[in-house]
Amino acid sequence: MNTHHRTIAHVRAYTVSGGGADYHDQGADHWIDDHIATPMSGYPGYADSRQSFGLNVLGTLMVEIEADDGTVGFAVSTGGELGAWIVEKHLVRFLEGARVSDIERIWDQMYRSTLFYGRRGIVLNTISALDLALYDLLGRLRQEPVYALLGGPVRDELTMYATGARPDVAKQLGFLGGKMPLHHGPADAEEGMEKNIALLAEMRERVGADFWLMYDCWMSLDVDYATRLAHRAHEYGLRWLEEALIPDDYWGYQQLRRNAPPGMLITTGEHEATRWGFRQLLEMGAADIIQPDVGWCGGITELLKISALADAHGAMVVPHGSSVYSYHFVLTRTNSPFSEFLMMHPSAEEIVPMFSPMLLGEPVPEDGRIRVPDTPGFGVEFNPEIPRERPFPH
Ligand SMILES: C[C@H](O)[C@H](O)CC(=O)C(=O)O
Ligand SMILES: [Mg+2]
Repeated sequence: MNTHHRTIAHVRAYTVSGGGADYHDQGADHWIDDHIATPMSGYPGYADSRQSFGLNVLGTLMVEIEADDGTVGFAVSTGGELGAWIVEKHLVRFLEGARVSDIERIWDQMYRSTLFYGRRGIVLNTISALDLALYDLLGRLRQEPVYALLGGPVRDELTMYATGARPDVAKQLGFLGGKMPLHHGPADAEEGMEKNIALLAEMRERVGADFWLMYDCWMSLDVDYATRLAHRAHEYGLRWLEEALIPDDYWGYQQLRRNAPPGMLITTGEHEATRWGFRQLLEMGAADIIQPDVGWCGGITELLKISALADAHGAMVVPHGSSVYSYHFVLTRTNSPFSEFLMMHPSAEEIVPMFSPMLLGEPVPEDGRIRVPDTPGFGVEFNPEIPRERPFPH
């Protein structure tokens, strides 16, 4: 039978805990939870660890979509039990019985039917996971990698920058640049500002003049602090200042971009969703690079629209993390010239696949570059040794 006529027989949603798509659910000594500046840093008791205010409460959502010939596509995102509930109690009705290739209609029905409680956050994470699983399934049915379904590659390999505590190690590993978490925000006053600058100065000293250095502020600053940080950091060649403000403050981002020193890029968007959220950022001229997470912004179906909008506004799209789900997309877009690799090694000194140990077959950078294999779908398998639960079977 032509794959065009294959229908969806079953949808199943599972929870998986410990790392994986909820990459903040890591042990105590991991760099990713080491006194990082956040929007909660001003509250005593919540400044030292993001887990202290519940960043890891959701856990991983894994969805499987099975076609009527038994072929199974799957994907993971952040969403855990709440996401599984949304899939099995609500969204499954738009998938089971539908044609696998009716991806646009399925997306639109999932989005419109959840508007009364959705629009972004966990509902969009869940829609994203289902959309990614559909692309994975379609690729497996057609025996093509997802990048081929998206129009084919515009480059042979991906050039990667690394996010982690050790940009100096990232340089030795061949990455294009290193993005560090910011450790101090307004709550740590001028002393914190000096520490932020001192760390940047130390890393500049270690990596030399040409290597890109960036700061990820994870929504922790205000316009005044971010502007002062940008100007102080300019002296040390900071390439971009990321997610300085809370995602709802479009006006603040617009102001910050105007305030930024020449040549320093303002980036944001990992906590933004849908074409409408990104339209707001783009029309307001609020960012040089937008950073949608394909597992959170609405999946590949929505990222295609977000990317086209960004292209028309002259903005680059450098998706946030998400491993293979981003790689297949980035490979096909001229306005996504490089990609992020999140260093999941506890001290960011070695390369560990981003969704390890949950996914098998994840490509990793070699000398700072990734060749995306042409295995069907997203080219990864769920590790059968990782326990998972199906909390709401329908
Ligand atoms: C390092 C950041 O605080 C965050 O954990 C990851 C992120 O925002 C990014 O990779 O970008
Ligand atoms: Mg970030």
